[in-house]
Amino acid sequence: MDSILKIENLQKKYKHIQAVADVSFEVKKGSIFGLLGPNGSGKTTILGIVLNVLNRDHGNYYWFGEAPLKGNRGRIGAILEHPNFYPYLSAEKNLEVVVGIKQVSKDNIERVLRIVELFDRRKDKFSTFSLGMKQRLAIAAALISKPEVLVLDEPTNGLDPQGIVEIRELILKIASMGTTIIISSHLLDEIEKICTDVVILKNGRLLLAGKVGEINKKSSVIEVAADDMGKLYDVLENYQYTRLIEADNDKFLVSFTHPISCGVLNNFLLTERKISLTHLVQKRETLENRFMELISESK
Ligand SMILES: Nc1ncnc2c1ncn2[C@@H]1O[C@H](COP(=O)(O)OP(=O)(O)OP(=O)(O)O)[C@@H](O)[C@H]1O
Repeated sequence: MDSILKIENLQKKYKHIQAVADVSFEVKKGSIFGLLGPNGSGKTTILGIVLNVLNRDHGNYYWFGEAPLKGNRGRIGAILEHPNFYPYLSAEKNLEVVVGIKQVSKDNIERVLRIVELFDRRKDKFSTFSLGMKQRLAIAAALISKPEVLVLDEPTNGLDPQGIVEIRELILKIASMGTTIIISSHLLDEIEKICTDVVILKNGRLLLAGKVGEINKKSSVIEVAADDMGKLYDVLENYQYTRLIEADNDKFLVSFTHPISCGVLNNFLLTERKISLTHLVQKRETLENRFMELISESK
C-alpha cells in the first residue's frame, strides 16, 4: 500500500521538555489515522513538524515517499489551529480569498461547500456561523486544492455533541471519497469510532501502534469471582499471564498478556489451585481498556 507519511525517530525538545521522543510510524494511503494521547503528549508538535511550521531536532519524515518538497505541500490539506476567516465576509467570499492564496480555480468553491454541507449558507457571514459550521468551513478551505491527505488537529475541540457528530460524519464522508485522514485527539471515543489505525502517545513517547480492530482483539479480559476473593487475588497475581487485576464491585477484571480462554483459566484455578469460581465471564477488551492501562502504566 502507498505510503502517505512516514516518520522516523522524530525528536523535539522545548528547552528541557522532551515534547517528542524518538517517534516513528507510517500512515498508509486510504487510512483514517489517529494520534491519540492526553493533553501535552506531543500530538500538535508532531503535526507542526510534518507540516513544516516547527523545526525538529532529530529524525526524518517523508510525504508520499519523498523528503518534504515545496511541490508536495499542495497534496496536503491541514487545519492546525483555529482558522482565520474574515468575520464580516460570507463563507463564499472567504473561500475566494483561500482560492487566491492557494492559486486554484474558483470552481472548487462550490465543490467544497457542498461536501461540508454549507452550500445553502454560502451567502451568510462567517460571524453568524456556529462553531461547528466554522470548523466545517475550515475543512472546506483545507479541501480546496483537492489534497490527497487531510490533517486535522483536535477537530472537535469545543464543539457540542451535535457538532461532534457532524464533524465525525464529515470526516468519514471525506475518507470515503478517497482522501487519507490524519487526526489527533485526546478523546479515545472519537478515535475508536472513526479511525482505522491508531498510535497512542504519552509524554512524547509512542506507547502503542496498530489497527484499531486488532488492538481491540489483541488481548483478553476475564471477569471472575470466588467465595474466597483474597485467595483468588493471590493466585491471579502470581499467574504468569496476568497483566492487570482491577477490582470491580465483588468481582475482579483480569487482563492477560495474551488471549486466554475461560476454559483454560477455569481449569488452572480449579485443578491446580483448588479455587472454584462463582463467576466467570469473558470480556471483549476495548481500545479504552488498553488506552487507560497504557496511560497509567507509563506514569
Ligand atoms: N512553544 C512551546 N514552548 C515550550 N513548551 C511547549 C511548547 N509547545 C508545546 N510545549 C510542550 O511540549 C509538550 C507537548 O505539547 P503538544 O502541544 O505537542 O501536545 P499535545 O498532545 O498536542 O497536547 P494538547 O492537546 O494540549 O495541545 C507539552 O509538555 C507542552 O507543554
